[in-house]
Amino acid sequence: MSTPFTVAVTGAAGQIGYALLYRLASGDLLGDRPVRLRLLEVEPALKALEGVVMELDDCAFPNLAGVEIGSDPRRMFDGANLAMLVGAMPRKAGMERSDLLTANGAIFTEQGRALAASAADDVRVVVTGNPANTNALIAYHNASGIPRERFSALTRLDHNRARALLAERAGRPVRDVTGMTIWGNHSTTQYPDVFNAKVCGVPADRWIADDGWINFDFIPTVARRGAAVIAARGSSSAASAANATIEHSRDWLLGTPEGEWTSMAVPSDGSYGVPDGLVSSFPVTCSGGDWSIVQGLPISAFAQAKIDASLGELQGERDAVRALGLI
Ligand SMILES: NC(=O)c1ccc[n+]([C@@H]2O[C@H](COP(=O)([O-])OP(=O)(O)OC[C@H]3O[C@@H](n4cnc5c(N)ncnc54)[C@H](O)[C@@H]3O)[C@@H](O)[C@H]2O)c1
Ligand SMILES: O=C(O)C[C@H](O)C(=O)O
Repeated sequence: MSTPFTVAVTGAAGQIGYALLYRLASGDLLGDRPVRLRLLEVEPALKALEGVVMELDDCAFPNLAGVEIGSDPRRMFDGANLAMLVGAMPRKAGMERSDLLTANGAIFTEQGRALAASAADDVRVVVTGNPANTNALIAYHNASGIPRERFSALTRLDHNRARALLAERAGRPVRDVTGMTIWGNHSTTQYPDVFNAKVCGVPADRWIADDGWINFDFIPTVARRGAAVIAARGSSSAASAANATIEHSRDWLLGTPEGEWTSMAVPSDGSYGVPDGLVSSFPVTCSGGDWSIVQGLPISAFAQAKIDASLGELQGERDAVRALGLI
């Protein structure tokens, strides 16, 4: 039997946690490889988390190698091979994700330090809690000793939303939509890129043949989908966010499918002129547990203007957390 893989999940008693843990335990991340869960919550939520663990027990998952819960990040990150940083306040109707910077930023300084102190040498970190890109920036700045390439933020949900919407418009199954990219921030300024995507191998803009729909319908619908879910459900997306967190992690650990890329927000190495270190979404392929940015995609003046707006927002968030002393 292979060694258990240790996954730390923060905010485990929250909405996303409830949609995530059972899938981690049932093998959606690593198939038959045993998984050990370490679940971090704030003290007042530990009672509810005990109930979640009772339900995990009651599923009798054959590959669940153990569950621990606690409110001390150093203990919960001890030996973690993967940390899913979900725990943070979600936004309510009328808020932008960046409104959460002050409320949530402090969580990620503490957790970055704790990861550096106790996680496994091969730890990989995905930040789902909003504002995800800048929280990842804070975490890596505070995790001295862990290479910054091990930190990422979730834009897979936006990527999946964009694929699904394009597939619907094209009248084809989602599997026929390839080469989607989300550029920039997980926010309303993100740029979902149809012009480098394909439908059934044909450039998607040619297949759709309706630039008005792409510019005035597709792009804003993807960028504002989070708010639409909040307006409809009364709380932010949970099942789709959990699904995206798993898919992001699985591709990172096991590799992206041959010939395809995904979207991940990662610390920029300067590719496409994105300022070094900014956690921005790019097209990436993964192999052997490492990501690399797909190079050489054509970016039109229209696309560049959209990407620049999102980078401007990310730089503003970075300056704000710098002023708060978080990085
Ligand atoms: N990146 C994305 O695509 C995406 C998608 C959906 C939601 N989100 C974000 O994910 C976060 C969680 O959403 P949710 O719906 O599960 O929220 P939730 O309020 O249901 O759960 C959050 C949980 O985090 C816990 N928490 C707070 N501070 C903590 C800390 N310091 N350590 C550990 N746990 C802590 C809370 O006690 C709570 O149980 C929010 O910030 C939300 O905006 C991101
Ligand atoms: O929009 C939100 O605040 C939640 C999440 O980031 C989402 O995209 O659904």
